Amino acid sequence: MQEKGGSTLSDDSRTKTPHVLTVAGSDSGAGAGIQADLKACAARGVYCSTVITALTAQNTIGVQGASNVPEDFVAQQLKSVLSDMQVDVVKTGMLPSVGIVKTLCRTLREYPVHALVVDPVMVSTSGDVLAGPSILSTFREELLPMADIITPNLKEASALLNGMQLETVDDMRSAARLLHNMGPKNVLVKGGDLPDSLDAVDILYNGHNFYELRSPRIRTRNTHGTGCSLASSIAAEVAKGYPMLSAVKVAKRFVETALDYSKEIVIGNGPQGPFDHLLRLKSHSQDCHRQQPFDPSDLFLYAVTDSRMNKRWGRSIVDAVKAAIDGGATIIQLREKDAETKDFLESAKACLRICRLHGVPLLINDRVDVAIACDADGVHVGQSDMPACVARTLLGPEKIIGVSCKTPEQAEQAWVDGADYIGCGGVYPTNTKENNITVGLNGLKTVCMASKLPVVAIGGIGVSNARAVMEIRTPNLKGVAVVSALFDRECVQTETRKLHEVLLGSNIGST
Ligand SMILES: Cc1ncc(COP(=O)(O)OP(=O)(O)O)c(N)n1
Ligand SMILES: Cc1nc(C(=O)O)sc1CCOP(=O)(O)O
Ligand SMILES: [Mg+2]
Repeated sequence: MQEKGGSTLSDDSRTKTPHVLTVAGSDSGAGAGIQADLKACAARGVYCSTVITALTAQNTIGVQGASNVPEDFVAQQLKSVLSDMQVDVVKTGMLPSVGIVKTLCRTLREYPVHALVVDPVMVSTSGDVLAGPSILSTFREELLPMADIITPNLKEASALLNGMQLETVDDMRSAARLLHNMGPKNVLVKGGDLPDSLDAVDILYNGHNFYELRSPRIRTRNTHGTGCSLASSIAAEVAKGYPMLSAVKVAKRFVETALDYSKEIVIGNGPQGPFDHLLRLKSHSQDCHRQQPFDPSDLFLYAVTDSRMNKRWGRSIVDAVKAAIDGGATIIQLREKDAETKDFLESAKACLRICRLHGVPLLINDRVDVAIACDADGVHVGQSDMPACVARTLLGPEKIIGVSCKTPEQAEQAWVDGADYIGCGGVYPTNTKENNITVGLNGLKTVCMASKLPVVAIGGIGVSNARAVMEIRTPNLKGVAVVSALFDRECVQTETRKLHEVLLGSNIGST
């Protein structure tokens, strides 16, 4: 029992966090080793502690230096973590000396864990030796028999098998069987280096069955740390409780997705760059595609598209958006209630390209899934749509979220939920949205005064009344959102321009 803040907590009231301990070397370039393990585990949603066996001075060109951590200090790190932190799975990487391998095996006998994943790291992707041949016999005799899975690549499998030639998938099967005889419960022989193969083929053997795991080969220079990341991801899935075959499949799929996603990122000048475990670097590295932070003045002239109106006037969504931007729209919302999801996604991607070129944010009405799929700048949700707090969790901290509010209470909730702005209406009656309650200028003013968030007014607004709306003069009111007055017209660009002039004339807000 533990005392905390005056109340008593029993141990079983705490939820167990899946925990992987990685015992590996540090890579100063952070593509492989301990750093890759930490990122892979974070991406797979498990906690990762670290015991460092060696420091390497390393980059995308190669390994410039290495310094082993003294055995007794490796032992001390192992004891610190294993005696306290409820580790589920130990994953090993670079084990640079016989003494360190023996220290690890001894400590694991003292502090048993649920599973041991051994990545028998011997040679880095750049070809530098990370663990010499003197270690092989200790691997075979002490470490492999304790392992739940070992994950050698072709070179490592060959080294463990006294230089056996491995050139075909059949050779990989034979190697897996021979390695299994050394004691690990499962063997994953990775065929990434197999010549003449369009697919990447790995062989998993559990002593009973062979599984041939094939996937299209991803052409990229950014493969540094793939082995470490795969082994850590397997460890992560096992720590969550998955059986080994599922763990390997999920881990492979994760690494392949990350490799594919990271094909174009450029880090370092060497032949082998790191990849991006968290699938975030790509969009952020491309300046022309970088999302600007939300600026409330973007709400000034808010154009909301309508699929029925576009159809009526024979316009594509893309043409409608282009015309609105040319006329001076400062933010766009795609409100395509009738569109098929597939078409909506395609149009959203095309609109996004245009919006990004002009620095105009693009939001998606209702469909958080579509916003995520096309990497839009955000969403607009109403009171009966996905709650803003859930949308925030799905979209992350940077995306823009707007919420429709008719009352101060709803405005307060939008703020609590992490929204960026609120849309308040209907200011005037509208035919665009059925059964919409009109709050009038007074309702709008009440919400604006109460809101902690910037407000855009919506509902029945056009050239003839936009000035009256802006003249309620509350600091929070940043602009007007308009559907039919722009899109149920022959020339979207002209109507947008006229509205822009009226808004500028009202002398409130600015573009
Ligand atoms: C800027 C802005 N404000 C309000 C709305 C209305 O959203 P919602 O209440 O979810 O209704 P639908 O637009 O989904 O019919 C909006 N779309 N934009
Ligand atoms: C989409 C929408 N939401 C409203 C709200 O009150 O929250 S009114 C509305 C329709 C706005 O269209 P128009 O500019 O054609 O009146
Ligand atoms: Mg909605």
